Amino acid sequence: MLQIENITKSYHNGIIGWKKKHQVLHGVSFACEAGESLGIIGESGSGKSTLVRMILGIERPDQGQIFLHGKSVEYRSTRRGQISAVFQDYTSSINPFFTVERAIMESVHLRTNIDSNSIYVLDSLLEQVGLNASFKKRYPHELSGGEAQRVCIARAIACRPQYLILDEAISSLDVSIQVQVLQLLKELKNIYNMGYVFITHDIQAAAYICDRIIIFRQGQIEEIINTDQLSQVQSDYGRTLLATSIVL
Ligand SMILES: Nc1ncnc2c1ncn2[C@@H]1O[C@H](COP(=O)(O)OP(=O)(O)OP(=O)(O)O)[C@@H](O)[C@H]1O
Repeated sequence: MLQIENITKSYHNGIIGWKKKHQVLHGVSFACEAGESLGIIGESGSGKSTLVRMILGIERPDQGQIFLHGKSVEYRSTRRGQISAVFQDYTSSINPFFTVERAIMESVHLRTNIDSNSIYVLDSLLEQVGLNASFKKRYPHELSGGEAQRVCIARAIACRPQYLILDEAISSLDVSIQVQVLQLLKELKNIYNMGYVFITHDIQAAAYICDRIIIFRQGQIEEIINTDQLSQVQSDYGRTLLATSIVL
């Protein structure tokens, strides 16, 4: 289980002597069960990506703790190969000097229980994300946006993580490609039974892929709702999102 316990985070912005404290996260707590798909939906600047950075151990919270199976994610050994991420900006997510093969195999090597020499591992990963073996030798600039994001997904799942953090992972894609990638994520989840933390502005995408949805506002959880009860959402922001999506 991934447990987020009472996380607070502030940044100090401005020039030396005039630094102003900006509290971004205000005591955030929730849990994502193994194999669960949990959406976090909130307006821009509400602190979603900040929360992601804490889960990935890129930044430390000021207060609170994050645990994976009872061990703090502060330690690299807790996170290594267990928590992977896919970000919005697929163009900068892959090293431009790496071929697709090298980018994916780097992640495969994070887990020693996978036969890392096997070409089969790479080919089957590419196949699972809808790319054929000819993509192995390509560089990132030789990929379309949708193909690059598929490579990012292949790389993220290559180490067989227990949790996949998807931070606006479909937002930069063309709408038709968004649908394909969402379908792919759903299929992969069924194959590997990974837990997903799916960060988005898109309530329809969250409803498609998530079991529960957190409505996040100004660094706090407003509401946590089961997706099958989404029509009964109580928070103003949740109701606005829902109303907009129905109009669309
Ligand atoms: N390293 C940083 N230093 C200072 N302020 C920061 C830093 N990172 C984020 N912030 C501020 O924290 C707030 C939350 O940012 P964050 O990126 O977490 O929001 P978000 O909900 O992910 O937004 P979006 O949906 O637009 O990506 C913003 O006001 C942002 O300016």
